[in-house]
Amino acid sequence: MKISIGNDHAGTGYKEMIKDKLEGMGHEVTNYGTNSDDSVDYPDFVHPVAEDVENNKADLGIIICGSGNGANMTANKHQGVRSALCWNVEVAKLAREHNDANVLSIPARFVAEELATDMVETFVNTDFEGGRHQRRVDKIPAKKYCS
Ligand SMILES: O=C(CO)[C@H](O)[C@H](O)[C@H](O)COP(=O)(O)O
Repeated sequence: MKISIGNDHAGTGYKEMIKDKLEGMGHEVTNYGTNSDDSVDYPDFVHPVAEDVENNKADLGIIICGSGNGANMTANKHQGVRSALCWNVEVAKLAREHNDANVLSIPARFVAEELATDMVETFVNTDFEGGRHQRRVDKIPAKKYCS
C-alpha cells in the first residue's frame, strides 16, 4: 500500500517508529511530517497527507499530533477524506470496518508507543465491511444528508 504520514513536533518520535513499522510490513511510506522536535503548526504537515488521499496518491494516511484533534480536524476538511481519531485498537478497527476511514489520527501524548503501532497495524490490515455501513458512509458528505 501507499501510505502518507504527517506529524507536528508532538509526533516526531512516533512517526519514526510507525514509518519503520510500515516499511517493515512492505508498505511505501511518504513522510510529510516534521523530523524535528522544534515547535511547528500541525496543519502545515497534515494537509499534504490529506491531499494525497483526496487525489488517490495514497491509499491511506496516518497523522500524528499531541491530542490528535487538530490533525483530525485539518484532514477532514478535504473532500473524500474520512479521518478517524483513535485511542485504542478496537476503535481503529471499527473506523475501518464501519466508517471506511482512510486516515488514522493518533494522539501521541495520550497513547503509548506500542498501542500506537498496534493501532496502525490494525488500521492498515482491516477492510471496510460495506453493506449497511456503505449506505451511512455515502450520507456523510453534507450535500447528501437529506437523500
Ligand atoms: O494536539 C495538537 C492539536 O490538536 C497539536 O498537535 C499540538 O501538538 C499541540 O497543540 C501543541 O502544543 P504545544 O504546547 O505547542 O506543544
